[in-house]
Amino acid sequence: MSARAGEERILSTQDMATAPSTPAEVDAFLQAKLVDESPLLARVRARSAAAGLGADASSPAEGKFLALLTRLCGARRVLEIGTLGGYSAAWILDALPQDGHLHSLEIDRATAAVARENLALVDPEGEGARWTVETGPAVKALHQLTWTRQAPFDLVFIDADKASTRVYLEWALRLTAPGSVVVVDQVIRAGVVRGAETEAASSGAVSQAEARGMAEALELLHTDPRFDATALQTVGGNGWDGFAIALVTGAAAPGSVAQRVNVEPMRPETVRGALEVKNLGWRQTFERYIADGWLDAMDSRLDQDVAAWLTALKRPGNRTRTAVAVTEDGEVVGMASAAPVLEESDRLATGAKWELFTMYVARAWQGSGVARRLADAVLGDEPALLWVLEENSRAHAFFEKLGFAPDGAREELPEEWSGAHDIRMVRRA
Ligand SMILES: C[S@@+](CC[C@H](N)C(=O)[O-])C[C@H]1O[C@@H](n2cnc3c(N)ncnc32)[C@H](O)[C@@H]1O
Repeated sequence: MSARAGEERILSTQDMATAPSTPAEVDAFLQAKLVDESPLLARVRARSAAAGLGADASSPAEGKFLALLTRLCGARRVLEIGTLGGYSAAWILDALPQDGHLHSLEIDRATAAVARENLALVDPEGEGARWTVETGPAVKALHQLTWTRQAPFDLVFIDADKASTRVYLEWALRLTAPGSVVVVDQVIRAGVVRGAETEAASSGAVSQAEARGMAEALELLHTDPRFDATALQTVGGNGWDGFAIALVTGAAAPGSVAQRVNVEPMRPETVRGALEVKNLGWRQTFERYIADGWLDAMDSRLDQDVAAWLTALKRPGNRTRTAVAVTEDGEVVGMASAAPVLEESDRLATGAKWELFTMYVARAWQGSGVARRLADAVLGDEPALLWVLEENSRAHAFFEKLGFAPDGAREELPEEWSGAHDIRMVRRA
C-alpha cells in the first residue's frame, strides 16, 4: 500500500468517526465548511434570535442560497414578502450590486424595527436607497407597488403568512417581467403539502390554512403558464421543508386579461390614455438614463402632445398605424405606433418598409400577451425595423420573440441621454 493510499484510508476513517448523523448536524457542518457567513451576518442572526425572531428565520445555508440566487439572476430589484428580523434580507442585500434595491414587507411594527436596525448594520447609509423595510399587511403594500416605479422585480422571495401564498404569487406575476425569478419558502411543511392526512397536519404542527395555502400555491405554479416551476425538499436545522422556485415565462394567463382587452386603432377618445401609458413607460424604462427633469418636462407637455397627436391622426394621407389596448372598463393599458421607415439610410440598409416607433404596455398587463397583439396590429408580419436602447435587454428579448434581431447598427442618443446608445433591430421578409 502506498503512503498516499494509507493517508486516504486514515482520513476517511477519521471522517467516518466524526461523521455528522442528523440533518441539523449536517447543516452545522455545511455552514462551517461552505457557507462563509460573515461576522456581520452572524451578528444579524444573533440579534434576531435575541429579539425572539430566530425560530422562523432562514438558516445560514438558505441565506447563502438566496445570496447566490440574487447574483445568478443578476438581480437589481428584489422584493421580499416577510422580513422577520431581516436575516434573509441581510444576505440578499449583501449580494446586491451597489445600484440595487431590496424592498421587504413586514406586517409587524416591532419586528420591522429590529429588521431595520439589522439591515443598517449591513448597509448603514442604504435605507431608502438600497433597502426598504415597509411595515403593514403585504397585500396593501403590493397593491401600492404596482403604482410606483420599483417594479418589475428581478427576484421575489415569498416567506410570510403561508395561507396567503397563492395570493402573493398572483401579485408576484403583476410585479415581475418575463425572466424574473420567484422563490417560495416553506412549501413542504413536513409533507402536509400532499394533503391533510399526513402526520404533521393531523398532529396540528401545521395549520390546515397553511397546508391549504401551500397546496394552492403549488397548484398555481403548476397550472399557470406564466410560471415554470419546480420544488425541492430540504432537511436541516429548520426541519423537513423545502422551497419552490419559478421562472416568470411571459406566456398569456389562462382566461387571460389579454383576452379581455380589445386592441383597436387609436381614436380621439383614447389618445390621452395612450400617451399617459407611453409617458409612464418612459419613466419606468428610461429614468436611469435620461437627464433629470426631462421626464417631468415630458409629463408637463401632455396636453400639447395630445393636441399634436389628434391633429396628426386627422391629417389627410397620414400613414401612421396606431393601436391601443383598451380594457372592458375603457382603460387604455397599452399603445403602439408604426409608420413607413423614416430614414432613407435605414430603409436601404435593412429593406424594411415599416418602423415601430412606440410600444408601451402598462405594468399590470406586461407578460399577458397584450404587447404581442399591439405589435401584430401595427406591423402584421411585414418586414420592419425599430431602434431600442442598447441596455434594454427585456425589450430585446421580447422583440426577438417577434422575429427581430440586432443587425449591428448602433447610434449614440442626443446629449440628454448622457452617452447611451440605441441599437437597430430588424425583421426581414
Ligand atoms: C417566516 S418569517 C420570514 C423569515 C425571513 N424571510 C427570513 O428568512 O429570515 C415570516 C414573516 O412574515 C411576516 N408576516 C406574516 N403575515 C404577514 C403579512 N400579511 N404581511 C406582511 N408580513 C407578514 C411575519 O410577521 C414574519 O415576520
